[in-house]
Amino acid sequence: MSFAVPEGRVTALLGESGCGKSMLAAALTGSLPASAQRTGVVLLDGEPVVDQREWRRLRGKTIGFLPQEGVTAFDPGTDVGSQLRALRERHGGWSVEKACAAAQYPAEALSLLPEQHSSGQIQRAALAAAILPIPKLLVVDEPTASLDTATAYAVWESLRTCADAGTAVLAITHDVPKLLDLAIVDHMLFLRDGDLVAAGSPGSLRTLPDLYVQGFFSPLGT
Ligand SMILES: Nc1ncnc2c1ncn2[C@@H]1O[C@H](COP(=O)(O)OP(=O)(O)OP(=O)(O)O)[C@@H](O)[C@H]1O
Repeated sequence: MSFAVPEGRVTALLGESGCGKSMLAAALTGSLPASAQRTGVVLLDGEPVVDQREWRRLRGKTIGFLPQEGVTAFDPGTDVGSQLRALRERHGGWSVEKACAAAQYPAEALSLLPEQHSSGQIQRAALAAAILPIPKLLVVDEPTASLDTATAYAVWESLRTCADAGTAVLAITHDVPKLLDLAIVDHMLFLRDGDLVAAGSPGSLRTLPDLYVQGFFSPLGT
């Protein structure tokens, strides 16, 4: 497949469970499993990313990544607050307080170890870590999966704010109704069995006569 994630835009990546969304996120952030066979190339600002050393340099400051399991973004032995402060010292960007507020992460949890968080809390902590350095590319894997409705809406608004400030946002999600409610998304990519089967604006895809794509717009068959 071939596609672009433009700066200043929110691109949503959708597809049925197991179709390869998280693998694609891993490919775009240089974090594929060691056993993966790789073909193709990722271009960042038109330049190919060549090796693991470069991926390590890019991750954090240039490429922010919210993994599907937020807890994997943290060192298990150190409280989240210390880890966010270390990120701020290393990369600059937003203050810890601003990143936490944007991610809807409660400041009173900062002193807790990663494992002492609920799944929704650690997901928001990992989002704070991903957006704090103000990356050029932000890849978020199901950022609202464990969140209540109001918090999920606020997180989508924050991702839109990141894009409006210039970040290229790629959001893996099943949360189509909220995206459409808020008009958050500029572009949508639909994946099926590892292939890109449809791409376009929400308006153009909403009326596409394709049962697979329509299933995401009307999950209850309405
Ligand atoms: N570490 C791994 N080694 C080998 N295969 C893997 C590994 N992780 C995932 N896969 C396989 O890659 C395929 C795509 O998985 P992926 O996690 O990208 O799906 P997904 O679209 O993100 O699904 P979901 O919506 O359920 O999170 C699946 O068939 C899965 O079994």
